[in-house]
Amino acid sequence: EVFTALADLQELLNTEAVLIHSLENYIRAEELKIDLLKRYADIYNKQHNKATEDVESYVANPLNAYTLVKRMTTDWQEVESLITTDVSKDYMANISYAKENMKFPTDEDLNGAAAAVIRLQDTYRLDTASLARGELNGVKYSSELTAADCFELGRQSYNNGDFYHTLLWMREADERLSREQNKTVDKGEILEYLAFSTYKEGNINLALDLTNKLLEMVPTHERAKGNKVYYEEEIQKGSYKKKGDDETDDIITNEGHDTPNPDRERYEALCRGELTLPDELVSKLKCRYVTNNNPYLLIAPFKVEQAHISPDLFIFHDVMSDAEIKTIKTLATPKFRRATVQNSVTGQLEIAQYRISKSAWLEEDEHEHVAAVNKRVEDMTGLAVATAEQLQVVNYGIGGHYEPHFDFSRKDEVNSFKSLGTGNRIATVLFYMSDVEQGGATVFPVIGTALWPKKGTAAFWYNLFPSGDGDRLTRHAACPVLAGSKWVSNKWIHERGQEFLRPCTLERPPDDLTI
Ligand SMILES: O=C(O)CCC(=O)C(=O)O
Ligand SMILES: [Fe+2]
Repeated sequence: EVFTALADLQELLNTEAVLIHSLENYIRAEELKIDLLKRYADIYNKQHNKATEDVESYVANPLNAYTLVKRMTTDWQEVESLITTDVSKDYMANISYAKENMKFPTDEDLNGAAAAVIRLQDTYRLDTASLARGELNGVKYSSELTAADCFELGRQSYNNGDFYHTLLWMREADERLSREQNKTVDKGEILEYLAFSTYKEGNINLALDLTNKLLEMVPTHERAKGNKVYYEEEIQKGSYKKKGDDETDDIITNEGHDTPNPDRERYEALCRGELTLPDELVSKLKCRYVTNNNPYLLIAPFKVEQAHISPDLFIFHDVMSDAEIKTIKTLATPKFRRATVQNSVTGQLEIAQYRISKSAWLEEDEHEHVAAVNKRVEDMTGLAVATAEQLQVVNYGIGGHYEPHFDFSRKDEVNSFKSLGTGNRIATVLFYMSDVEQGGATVFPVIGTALWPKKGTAAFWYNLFPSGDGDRLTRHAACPVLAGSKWVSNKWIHERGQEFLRPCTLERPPDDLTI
């Protein structure tokens, strides 16, 4: 699929260029054909009119007799053959070529892209009308959505059993349709979705009103007729309680589509930048130059900012150059695969809606820039990278995200690190390889911290206590990207090899901090 990474979506534009070009060629070919036929018709008309002025003397002329017969035999065959010439063949050949050899989106992509818009709408609390106007958080980006675009978002939500968003988008489609000069969708279809979703959301009276409206427009609508009878019977039975007249607004503002979940709310508030650390904690955070007793670093020490204390989160500035970023992106792009997650029960890697991005692993000896970055991780952290995983490069597409998770493997999990023989993921270094226009923060919901991507910086934290127990406060997530492209690289450092660099202790942290 292509919707999971922006790098792939860029390629779609190349495919679209081929489609547009082929379509234009096809139109030109059809136009040429019609022009030619018009010319024939013109000539026939002229000759024919001349003949009918004086039929007898016309056919009396042997040359006229000859041309009349010729017109209706060989000439006419040419007309027929022109009419039956299929100029769509070249066009179809181009399209098949594009479909086979170029990136082409599927229905699954459409579903994923629509789900991403809905996710962004929820996480960033975007209002439907503004979104349809092409505004993201007050910033106007793309051109507007048509009634048909909104209708499709509603239809996709409906297919996912999400009637709350079906209503939001069908209402928007209806609103837009009323203002459209060239109607892009059928009002009856909108009404049908609106009526049924309204019923599903529990407002049977309004569902009946909408169905009646639909029947006024299309009195023969079989499904609507059936539903009307059903709704009327249900209302008769009184199994649905009547609501007031302004129930329309009731449904829209009723956010009961999700049961309240405080963790989720904290995560989303952090993504929106609404939760920040208290001032007394921020005042304790320091910035410093770090040399880690490394003579090379005396000349160019790392600029390190502390983003949280206990667990300690550090931000290293300017630790990946533009040239390195370019190399790493170029090496990773052809290797991209949909990012997987490990099923904690089976241990299998699988794709999941909660992690949407594309990722690739880069080996140290693929390029000197990869080796340099690995070495830098060692200098930054003072830990050994010989037992670390390869560099993982990640690109997030529309609404791409990674929901709250731990980077380390928990005690109760079937874990794939066992086979590596290098122990658990003791620490994470997360390089930001792009700025992100809007959204895309890395957030730590338990400690209430958000890190905002800045090209060339890296975040570093320990996932494990010195005892080897996992630190539950390191739970973190990648918020959905609202606008822009997000690129990161992960370097996961393992326990083996750090025995003298970060000696383990027998002292255990309190139970409520571990997992
Ligand atoms: O992209 C981010 O901000 C975080 C990514 C992450 O947590 C991961 O890949 O494990
Ligand atoms: Fe992570």
